[in-house]
Amino acid sequence: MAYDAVMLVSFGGPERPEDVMPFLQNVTRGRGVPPERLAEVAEHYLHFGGVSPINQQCRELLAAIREDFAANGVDLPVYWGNRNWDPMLADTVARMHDDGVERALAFVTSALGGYSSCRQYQEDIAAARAAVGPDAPVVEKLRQFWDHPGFVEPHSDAVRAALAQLDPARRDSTRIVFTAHSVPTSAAAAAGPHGGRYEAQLAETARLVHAAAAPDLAYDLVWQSRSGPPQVPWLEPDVNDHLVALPAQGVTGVVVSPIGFVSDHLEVVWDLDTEARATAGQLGLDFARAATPGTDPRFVAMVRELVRERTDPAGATLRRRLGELPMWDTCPAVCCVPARRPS
Ligand SMILES: CC1=C(CCC(=O)O)c2cc3nc(cc4[nH]c(cc5[nH]c(cc1n2)c(C)c5CCC(=O)O)c(CCC(=O)O)c4C)C(CCC(=O)O)=C3C
Ligand SMILES: [Fe+2]
Repeated sequence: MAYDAVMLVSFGGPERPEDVMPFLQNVTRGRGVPPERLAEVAEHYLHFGGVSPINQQCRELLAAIREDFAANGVDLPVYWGNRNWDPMLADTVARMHDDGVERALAFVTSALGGYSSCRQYQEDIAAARAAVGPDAPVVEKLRQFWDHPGFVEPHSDAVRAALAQLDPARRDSTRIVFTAHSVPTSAAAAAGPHGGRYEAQLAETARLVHAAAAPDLAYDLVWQSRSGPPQVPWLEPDVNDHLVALPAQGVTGVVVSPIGFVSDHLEVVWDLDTEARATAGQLGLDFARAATPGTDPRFVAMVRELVRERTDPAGATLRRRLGELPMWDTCPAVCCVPARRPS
């Protein structure tokens, strides 16, 4: 199949205080998130001057992808569009149409399956195409990459580097705590063609990163950044509740590794570097937060590899992956949508 462009697709975030509320309204429209939660999250953004780090991280990733493509003979323009804030997907798809793009591949800044990580991106791409009209470019999402070495290796190195910040004399009582964004249990159950895929993929990433970084230590996979109304069940335990339980198990320190994310965006710098670090401090636990891939050259090269899988005639044989879970290029027409949307 011939493609004439690549599109970086991300979540988006505000970059000035007056954009915080309109951004949060975009994110939560029709999602039943209580106003108290929105006000609380607005404070997190305002704590950083109303600037989410995520757009700058996307600009840096975009520049790195373009450089990598140029250095490796991939002659495709790279566009950037967000689900929730400027540059919005619909504007980007309109620009691609004006530039004569007919068929593009989308790299989404989430490694995983599930509604919020995969399906919602596809729905928003479809809505952007519908807004542009019948001759909008076709946009196909690249595959999920939870077990790709270009994702796993930067996370593993980061866990090793974080461990090296802690006292080596207390290594044996250090716990590796992997985190990912919590989602409603209904969304987790519906993730992937046969369900449960969000948690299963994260369990696989955790296993692979742990085996490469610190196989001698114990590890856990827990959740962060819970949203939604309190009566709707979400994946638990929350990372802070989990930390509280660790001293009784003889744990003296933690390396927290956000394997559910690709960059150090607000939910990493607030929920982990601010909140979880404070929780650990109160408990007397040593704390180090492992970095995310960001613009690690291996992660950037992975984007090119995923594109080549789709553009090279021998594409399917080029797939690099470390895990064993089933994997596919194109999601079934409908998966990941909970039977009843959380409200
Ligand atoms: C699985 C998942 C990922 C990982 C996949 C991916 O990366 O896409 C993710 C990423 C992110 N989530 C982000 C921000 C927010 N998420 C919210 C709310 C929600 N997230 C959810 C899930 C996820 N979210 C869900 C089920 C909700 C409830 C509302 C709904 O059902 O949709 C809200 C509303 C306020 C609140 O937190 O309650 C905000 C502001 C940012 C940007 C941070 C920045 O600005 O740097 C990023 C990267
Ligand atoms: Fe979120």
